[in-house]
Amino acid sequence: MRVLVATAVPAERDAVARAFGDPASEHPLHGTALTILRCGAADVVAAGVGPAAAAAGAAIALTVAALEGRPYGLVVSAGIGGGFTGRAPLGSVVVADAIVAADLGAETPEGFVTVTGLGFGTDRHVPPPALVRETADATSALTGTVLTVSTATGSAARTAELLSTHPEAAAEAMEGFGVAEAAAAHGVPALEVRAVSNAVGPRDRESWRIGEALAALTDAFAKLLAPGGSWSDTPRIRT
Ligand SMILES: O=C(O)c1cccc(C(=O)CC[C@H]2O[C@@H](n3cnc4c(=O)[nH]cnc43)[C@H](O)[C@@H]2O)c1
Repeated sequence: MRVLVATAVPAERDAVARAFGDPASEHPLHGTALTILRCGAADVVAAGVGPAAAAAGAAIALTVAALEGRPYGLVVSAGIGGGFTGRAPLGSVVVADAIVAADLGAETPEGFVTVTGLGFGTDRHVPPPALVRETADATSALTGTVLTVSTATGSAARTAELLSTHPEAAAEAMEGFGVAEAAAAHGVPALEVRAVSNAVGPRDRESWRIGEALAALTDAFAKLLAPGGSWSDTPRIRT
């Protein structure tokens, strides 16, 4: 079974691809702007920033693979992310035990109501718990809720607001929920793996540790997908 890894930007895609050592081959997805990197057991795509681009990119890759008779068995949203202070420090890796659309819903006089509360669809996807545990153990990662936001948090006030609505949040990023929606539409399990580059809070781009986070991402995928890695021993995922 093959694994699709969806990142936002090429630098994250290349960090995942580096885990495989061997040079990846590039495959344009016919008629679209997307290119898949085929690396060992995984295909890696940089689908764009934000949940809409992530959902569109993952859905295209899933559909093309299914029509070609080589469907994916797992989809992973991967990249760098913001960590909530005291929960996910810089350089740590977080494996989502819940992938939550933090700002999908409506403001009401009583406060924010999730899309689930409004009765339309869902605001969360829960990855298979055994796979989350196995993935976190193999990579020495933390587990916790990873929020998907359309606007990266940039103030203490918004951080507090998010934590009051989602007290279990460990990290935030901008694509996980979109990737998980595409995976759910195809009946394929989804995971989210984030390497923490910055603290969620007042925006201070100078303090972001992108290089360290990308290195942590490479290290995590080397432990998962390289020959002998944790996922290569998983019956659901064995290639
Ligand atoms: O400038 C660079 O060299 C560079 C290299 C790799 C990635 C980036 C990005 O800016 C990626 C954007 C991506 O990162 C996620 N992210 C990271 N921190 C946060 C955050 O605090 N809140 C929300 N999202 C975050 C997000 O998924 C973006 O798509 C730059």
